[in-house]
Amino acid sequence: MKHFIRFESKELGQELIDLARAYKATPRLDLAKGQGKRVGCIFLNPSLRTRVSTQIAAQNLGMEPIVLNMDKEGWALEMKEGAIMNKGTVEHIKDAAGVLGSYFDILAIRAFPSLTNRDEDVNDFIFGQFVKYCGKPVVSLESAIRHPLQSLADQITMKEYSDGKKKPKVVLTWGPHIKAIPHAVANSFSEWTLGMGYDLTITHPEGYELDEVFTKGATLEYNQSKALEDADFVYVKNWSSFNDYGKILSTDPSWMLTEKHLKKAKNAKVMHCLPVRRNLELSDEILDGSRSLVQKQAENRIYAAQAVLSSILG
Ligand SMILES: NCCC[C@H](NC(=O)CCC(=O)O)C(=O)O
Ligand SMILES: NC(=O)OP(=O)(O)O
Repeated sequence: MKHFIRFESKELGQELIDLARAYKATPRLDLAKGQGKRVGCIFLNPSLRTRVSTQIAAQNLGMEPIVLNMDKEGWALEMKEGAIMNKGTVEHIKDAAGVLGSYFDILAIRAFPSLTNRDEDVNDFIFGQFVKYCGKPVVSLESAIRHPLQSLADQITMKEYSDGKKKPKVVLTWGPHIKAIPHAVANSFSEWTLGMGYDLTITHPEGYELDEVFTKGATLEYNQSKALEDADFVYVKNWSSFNDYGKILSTDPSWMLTEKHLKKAKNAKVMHCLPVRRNLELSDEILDGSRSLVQKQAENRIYAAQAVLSSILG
């Protein structure tokens, strides 16, 4: 595996899930593998889980992780080709990414979308500039349109809680939020869940249709209570409108998942990538109850990252 940016195939997905589960059973199984290797974790946006779990994953492989909070500690980056840099930006991505590439064996990067320029976001422009100019294997720590490490951790979690059921029903439901939120987690969850062969139903208010690139093959059901019937896994996530790009079209509180919503899904487990805004996106009663898998998902972020770094090391 060269880069880890998107879902590639069911075979590779399964390999990564199996390897992650082996590392979960024996975290230091491959402690010698990364000796003498460095991974640079470059953040253009905030993070708790991704920042810490990726460092632990690297250390479990004997690698040295170095974190750079580029948004706070680095020079302001210019992304555009041919820019005359006479305003706020100090360093061009070409120069910064080239330097970082020379310092590290693997680069891991987080770059959220602007949610104002749909073309740039859809083409993952900022993330792509890093890949183009760093010359090293790149791991996505969440780009404008995908969050594959989260999705891999989610797949591991669903596998652990599938109870040997051949085809669990998986539902991705939109939840309310006060801010315009990226599509990356929802896109990737859909891409990976469909790619790994699950049945996926997506439910959201009208106007919140995701980019079809990620959802082809899913069932779209605008009626949330219908969508939730007999669900085995319910993934809760807010995202802003894709068609009316970056807009908040609804904050309807009736979409926030409570026990009442799951009356016809008595075995449903509930997932969220975190951070979660309690009692806005998802209720305390669900998050603190026995259905919640959110802490398990977060724990599995370590082993997802470890499997990915290990596969890139070869
Ligand atoms: N990395 C996981 C989620 C990151 C991001 N959440 C946020 O921006 C939350 C911000 C807030 O709640 O103010 C998202 O949903 O894509
Ligand atoms: N789920 C997730 O990526 O969390 P952080 O944004 O805290 O890294």
